[in-house]
Amino acid sequence: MKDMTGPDVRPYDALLLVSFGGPEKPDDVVPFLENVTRGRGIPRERLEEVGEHYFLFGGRSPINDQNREFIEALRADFDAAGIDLPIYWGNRNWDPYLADTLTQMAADGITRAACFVTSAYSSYSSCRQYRENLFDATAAAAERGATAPQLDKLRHYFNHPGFVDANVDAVLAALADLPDDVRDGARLLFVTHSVPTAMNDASGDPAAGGGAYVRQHLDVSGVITDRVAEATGVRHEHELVFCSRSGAPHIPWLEPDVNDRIEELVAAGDAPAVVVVPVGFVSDHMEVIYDLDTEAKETAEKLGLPFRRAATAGLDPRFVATVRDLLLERAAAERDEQPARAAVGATGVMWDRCPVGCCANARGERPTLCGSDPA
Ligand SMILES: CC1=C(CCC(=O)O)c2cc3nc(cc4[nH]c(cc5[nH]c(cc1n2)c(C)c5CCC(=O)O)c(CCC(=O)O)c4C)C(CCC(=O)O)=C3C
Ligand SMILES: [Fe+2]
Repeated sequence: MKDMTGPDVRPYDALLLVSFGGPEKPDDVVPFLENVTRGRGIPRERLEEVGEHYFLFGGRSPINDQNREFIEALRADFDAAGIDLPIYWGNRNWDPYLADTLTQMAADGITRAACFVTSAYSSYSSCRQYRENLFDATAAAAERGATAPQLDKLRHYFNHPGFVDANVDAVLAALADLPDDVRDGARLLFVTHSVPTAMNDASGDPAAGGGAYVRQHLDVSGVITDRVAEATGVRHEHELVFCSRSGAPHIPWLEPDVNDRIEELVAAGDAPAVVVVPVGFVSDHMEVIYDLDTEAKETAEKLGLPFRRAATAGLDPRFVATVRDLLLERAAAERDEQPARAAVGATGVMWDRCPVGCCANARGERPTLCGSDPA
């Protein structure tokens, strides 16, 4: 018998970390890119270019190691809180694949798991596609004779105080690292992954008019800027910019690109320095270490513009604890209790189950889990 009773996690008997996956060696890069872009209409040249980004880093994405470290940190956080739930991990695009993980969970006797997805915002790529993946992986497990656990996706957390606090401190640290004479004038460039404008238009609840992807980023960027102002006494100019544009050139994607914006700011004499804040990413993914730390940094350096990149939430203990908070909140809600739900900014607390038609798939409807769509 344990002498410590932890918090009530019923009805869950596991946590599942759901992520993107990435290559771990040069031979993985091409098959990984094929997995990512299957049926997505990405031009060959773009794939070769992105392949080069991975090869530049030895053919190894940072994302899997970051997930391993995140799970370790989460384990320690759960243990300290007296939560003995097992933690599993499955990816959309690389080993460990979700279907294999669900098969293993079934073999371990897991019946109901809460899913934490490593994308914080609403859009097809960052929300609904994962829900399709969970459906597909459940079906694949069934084909192997395994009954996958019932899965609940924890709510979007871009506006959870744990994620926001980590980002506020990261911006403060980046500002502090700038030379004194340019610090107060530094412009905050909040950066996220570009998506097709049509994907943004379809993001979030269609009954609310879509456009949630950009709106959520603008909300959280404003909150972070306000919090930085409270701490420093300076309200920095801030805006949302994008990285990692893909797709065919004639299809519109969200703009401006971070590099183009840096060039414009320098040409207009509008900023003595920039702090690039990768608020769209939860850890230092390839987009962060290549598109920002390599490419955007080079753009700024070439123009003589002082540049700092704020840290991602990563292993910040407040971000790690966010997972525990969301898990306990959802567990209580599933027990028909009314848990306290933390959120900052104008958007408010996000839903537990995605509304009908949320973050629609432009290529046609496919079955999903964790939403209110009719089966
Ligand atoms: C909104 C969004 C997030 C969420 C933000 C988040 O989760 O943090 C995200 C995450 C990620 N995207 C990643 C990698 C890639 N994404 C690609 C392609 C695409 N991403 C898109 C959007 C997003 N992507 C889109 C609309 C495409 C076009 C194809 C399509 O419509 O599906 C391609 C193919 C090449 C290319 O087209 O550029 C790659 C290699 C990695 C792994 C990084 C690593 O290895 O560290 C991660 C976490
Ligand atoms: Fe992506």
